[in-house]
Amino acid sequence: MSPVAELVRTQVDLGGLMRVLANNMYSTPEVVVRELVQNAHDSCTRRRLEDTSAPEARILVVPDAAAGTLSIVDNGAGLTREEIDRYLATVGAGYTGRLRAAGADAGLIGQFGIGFLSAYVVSTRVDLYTTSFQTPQEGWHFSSAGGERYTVAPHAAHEVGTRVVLHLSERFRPLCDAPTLEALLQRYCCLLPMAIHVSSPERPAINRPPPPWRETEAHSPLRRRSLERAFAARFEQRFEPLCTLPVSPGNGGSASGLLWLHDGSTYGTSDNRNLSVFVRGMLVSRDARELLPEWAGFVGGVLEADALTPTASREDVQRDAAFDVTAEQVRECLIDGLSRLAREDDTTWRRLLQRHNEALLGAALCDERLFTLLADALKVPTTEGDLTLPAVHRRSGGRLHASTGESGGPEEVLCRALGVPVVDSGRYAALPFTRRWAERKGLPVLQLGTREGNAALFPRVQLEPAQEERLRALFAEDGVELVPSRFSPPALPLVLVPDREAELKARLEADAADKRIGAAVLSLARGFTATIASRAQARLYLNVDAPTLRTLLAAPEDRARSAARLLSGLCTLLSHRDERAGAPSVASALEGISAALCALLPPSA
Ligand SMILES: Nc1ncnc2c1ncn2[C@@H]1O[C@H](COP(=O)(O)OP(=O)(O)OP(=O)(O)O)[C@@H](O)[C@H]1O
Repeated sequence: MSPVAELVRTQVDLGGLMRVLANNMYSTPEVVVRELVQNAHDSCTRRRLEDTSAPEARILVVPDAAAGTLSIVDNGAGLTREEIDRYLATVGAGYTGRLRAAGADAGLIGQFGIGFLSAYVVSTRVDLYTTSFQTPQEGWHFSSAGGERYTVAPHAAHEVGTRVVLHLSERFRPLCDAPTLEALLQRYCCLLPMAIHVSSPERPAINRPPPPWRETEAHSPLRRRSLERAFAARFEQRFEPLCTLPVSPGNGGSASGLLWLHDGSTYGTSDNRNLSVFVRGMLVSRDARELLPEWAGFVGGVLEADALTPTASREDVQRDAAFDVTAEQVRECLIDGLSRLAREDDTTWRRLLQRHNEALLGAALCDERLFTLLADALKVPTTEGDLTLPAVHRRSGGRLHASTGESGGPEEVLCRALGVPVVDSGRYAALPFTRRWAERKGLPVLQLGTREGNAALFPRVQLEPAQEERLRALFAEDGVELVPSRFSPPALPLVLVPDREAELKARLEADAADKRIGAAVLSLARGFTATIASRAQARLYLNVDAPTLRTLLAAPEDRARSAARLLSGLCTLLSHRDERAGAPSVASALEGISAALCALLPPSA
């Protein structure tokens, strides 16, 4: 018979647990202000639910620099003697959580029963004076240093509600500096619907006016925009807001809020997304950037999203299904907002394109609607400067040209000579954006430097065999394939274009490459270059439309030979790039040119 397992109750080291919860739960002890204001808020909400004679809710935060205390006073439900033990002094339990579990919502915020512990992080002692609406003739004084033990003593009954007094430890004295405190409350509690006053109820509430999306007053569009801008400026630390775009419930999501576009230039890969998320009026995260699309590096915002679930520390939200729905909603609102901007506010739209052109190239590739919106408006970098694709198309004779990424090849020089813009493929998103645009228009994109690209740029023409033979006799050179062709401008008789793949093969086969590249990579690369069998190092495209070439073909043998040498030499000089393996050397080109000139000029008398 196997021995019976013993069932043992797990022990809790309360002191250790309290220390971990109090000291390691939050990334900054400043959140204590949020936690205690939230308790005051929930207590007022509870009273509104349970006490038919509840007065208007009031929350007052009083810093006392001389005494080194911070008090949070509410006229909420208060606590009975028994509730102090059951809820306030029991870690992990709270009346608020119970109310929410019983179905009461009404904007209650607390749920975990641990927030009060944050008070011990910043205080040497915490005093709480309370009178419950259930026992208005009783008053209780709870007191604890550190939270592990506490005392409760009767106290003179006062107005129903609670006053929490934090005796701040030396390090946290700045919390009782009124401006510091107001700034903290502004940050954490500015969306809380109940008015919060600092120092005196006579002073204006710190959380007024309400956020623009909760404005009930009808404003002119201009006034509304200026209210939204002012609100955005309070949250955006780094950039001026260029314009604002509202987030409204829809597309399955229930969040409300405001997005804004930064008025500072971005590169394609800059990620300056920032999004503050409020749940039930309390700031939960100042950087929930994942709720914004990845391409929105130039967007900031504030979101009020009660469907999101805060983590226990309330410094972030859970990545759950509601999170995905909210992200989708935000994306839709952003795209709708951008479309509206394009339609209704030309000046701002142009400014947006100017500021974030590169980032928008990437954005357009991520969303079809954005692509449609931006296709003709964004600029791509080309050899003729930054141009929109319709402008590139107009100047390119019905097709688009793109570089290989490394600039300066002879094909590119040819395009420059023709004034044809070549899209710089090496720049962020330029090539995929151009391809997508061309695909939509059913246009080809010729990528210079590839075999297909060059075949289209220099179409091969069939010549009489005799003519072809003549050209060969004049221009043939080892490793250079001759291609009779027809291209513009006619003033250009020939172009020497290296074969990039053959170049790669030569480079990999060079001894120097072996030393730089790892063995495994080299053998993989060799596997590929083995397929580039005995390809010519370069192609010499001969322009049969060029008058020079026609004259050359008709010239007497010896003169034609000299002229051809001269032309080949010049052509080599024009196309020469030092790193190119197998290309005729500059020295031999120069030699050829001088020999040809000598032969062409009449001998001196
Ligand atoms: N100002 C207050 N007035 C009345 N009751 C309070 C007050 N502060 C705290 N309590 C009681 O103490 C309980 C525990 O508070 P605590 O802040 O630890 O957690 P919570 O607010 O319930 O949940 P959470 O940890 O999610 O904030 C509350 O649920 C409430 O019953």
